[in-house]
Order: sequence, then C-alpha cells, then structure tokens
Amino acid sequence: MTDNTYVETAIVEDDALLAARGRAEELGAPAISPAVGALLALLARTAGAKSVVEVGTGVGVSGLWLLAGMTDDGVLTTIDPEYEYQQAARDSFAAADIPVGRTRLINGSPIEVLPRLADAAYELVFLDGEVLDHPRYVVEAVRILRPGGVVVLHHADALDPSHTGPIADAVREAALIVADDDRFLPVVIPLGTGLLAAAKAR
Ligand SMILES: C[S@@+](CC[C@H](N)C(=O)[O-])C[C@H]1O[C@@H](n2cnc3c(N)ncnc32)[C@H](O)[C@@H]1O
Repeated sequence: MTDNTYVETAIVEDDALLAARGRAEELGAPAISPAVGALLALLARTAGAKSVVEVGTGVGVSGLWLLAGMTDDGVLTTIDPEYEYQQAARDSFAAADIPVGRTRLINGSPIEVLPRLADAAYELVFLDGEVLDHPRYVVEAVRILRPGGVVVLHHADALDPSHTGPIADAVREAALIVADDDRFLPVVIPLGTGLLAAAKAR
C-alpha cells in the first residue's frame, strides 16, 4: 500500500483555522484534520451548498472549512450539546469575519434536534458527534438531504473488519443504511479517522 502521510500534511490552514485549533487544544476538544476539512470544503463548493447541517460543532474547525466551501450567503446549521464548545466556536467564526447570520448554532442533543429539521432541504450533512449515535444521525441525514446532496460520516475507520465492539457495530449499521438504499452512492475515504460519504440521487 502507498504511504499517504503526505495527504494529511499537504493542506496549509489560514490564521483563523490555526487560532480555532488553538482554542480546541485549550479546551481539550477534538477537531477534524486539515485534509478532512479540505475535502468538506471541496464537497460544499462542488455542491454549491447553501444549506449545510453539521452534528458536532466542536470549537468550529470543521465549521470554518464548511463555510469556506459554501456559497457566500450559505447558512451552516451546527448542533452540539456542549455549550462551552459552541461559545468557543462563535469566537472562531467571529475571528474569521463570518457574518453572524451565516451560522445557526443549536445547543442540544442532535438526536432531539435533527428530527425538527426540514425534509430535503440541505445539500450537505456532516456527522461528527457521538459515534454510537451514527445510525440515528444517518436516518435523519437521508431524510433532510436534497436530491444530489451528500452525507459525510466521520470515524468510519471502524468499518475495518479488524474493529469489533459497539462503536464498530454502530458505524457498520450506519453504513448499511446508505449501502442498502438504492438512492445512495457510498464511498469510504481514508482521511482523518476515516470518512464514509454517500451522494443521494438527483
Ligand atoms: C469530534 S468533536 C467535533 C469536532 C468538530 N466537528 C470539528 O472538527 O471542529 C465531537 C463533538 O461531539 C459532541 N458530543 C459530545 N457528546 C455528544 C452526544 N451525546 N451527542 C452528540 N454530540 C456529542 C462534543 O461536544 C464534540 O464537540
């Protein structure tokens, strides 16, 4: 197999992202890798994404990447139960001069919030919250994605057959939801802790 370390180190982040990573480190909050961020921005841009949902705001690292790829008037809806992280994410967005109206931060449990989002209204859904809840997130993502929209699930490395246990079971269950749905075209991408992306038919 080719050594692809360079893939994770090839992306250079701007000052706003580096500052957000500083906040993440201070608070002990996990954040996506630069390569995962660059892919999210690419997907948002190719989709012309105006409406994006994220589960797992953290301190806003993935949010900044998503916003970078979205249309200039696009709105990111991002959900996280940790109030302190979301306050830090607000700082990350403000420091990057993101207009307040471009982000909708919802402090709460994604399991309770996702069912309240509209059907077929979003071009991109990024799932980076509680891995054990991935199956329930994916069910909602399938519903809220517009035709042609893409769901991206983080921590898909548990699909490796050598992984066992509740997390691996949850990720497999989530993957099967899109794999068994004829409307979806799934692919596993070895970036970060593994990504599963699936595009909904137009
Ligand atoms: C991997 S971090 C998100 C990182 C963020 N996407 C980024 O890259 O900047 C996972 C997030 O899930 C949130 N979380 C914790 N418990 C949760 C739960 N029970 N349900 C959903 N999210 C949870 C955490 O607060 C944390 O912000």
